[in-house]
Amino acid sequence: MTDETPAQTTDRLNAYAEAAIIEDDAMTGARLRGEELGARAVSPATGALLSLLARTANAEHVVEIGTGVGVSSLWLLAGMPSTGILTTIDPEAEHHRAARETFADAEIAPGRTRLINGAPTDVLTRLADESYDLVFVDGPPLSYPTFVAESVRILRPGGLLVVNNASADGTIDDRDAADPRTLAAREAATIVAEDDRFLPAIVPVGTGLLAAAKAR
Ligand SMILES: C[S@@+](CC[C@H](N)C(=O)[O-])C[C@H]1O[C@@H](n2cnc3c(N)ncnc32)[C@H](O)[C@@H]1O
Repeated sequence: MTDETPAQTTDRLNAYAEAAIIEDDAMTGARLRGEELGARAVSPATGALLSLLARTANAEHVVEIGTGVGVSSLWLLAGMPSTGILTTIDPEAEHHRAARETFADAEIAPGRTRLINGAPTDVLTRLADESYDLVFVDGPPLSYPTFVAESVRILRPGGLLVVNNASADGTIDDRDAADPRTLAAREAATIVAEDDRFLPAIVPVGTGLLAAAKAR
């Protein structure tokens, strides 16, 4: 171990952070459904961090963009107060059917989730300004600039923006990468970085989590 390079140490500790999280049967079952449907779920360590952030922010009103089959939803709900409501948006009806199964397996009370099946770009414009405590973005990176701009609008002062896969699968810092997904991920990060109301940080968990707190 003493011969490790810093990069090897980082990889080893990242693997430890993921392996240290034990998921319950409902999460494990949801992960399998996600793999079958091609909806990649957040990594276990990312999920645990989502719970921590939701609890720290005492997030009662949460929006999730990209439900998938509901793995990240379960992690968010675990950190929210029992009175909290998760509004989760996905354009794929099949994913929402699977997410309902996930929530039933986890015995989530029906009133705690509001599933909106539709294009997030349309749905988000109907959500009220400055009304949500936490917004979690986990859809296709190409749409991140729109999702982040809308999230900034609907977050209440003091609210928290969290963007999964902020590295666009690891290409964001590659100077030669200029494909549309990478450019979109950079644009989304710039929207947050250039907004004086936000205090951002990039957390190296999973494929990178961008977290930013809005000023009170
Ligand atoms: C990576 S998966 C979400 C995984 C989920 N957050 C989890 O951890 O369990 C991305 C989701 O975004 C949805 N999606 C696809 N196209 C979209 C679009 N244009 N806008 C928003 N979401 C989209 C997909 O249907 C898919 O369920």
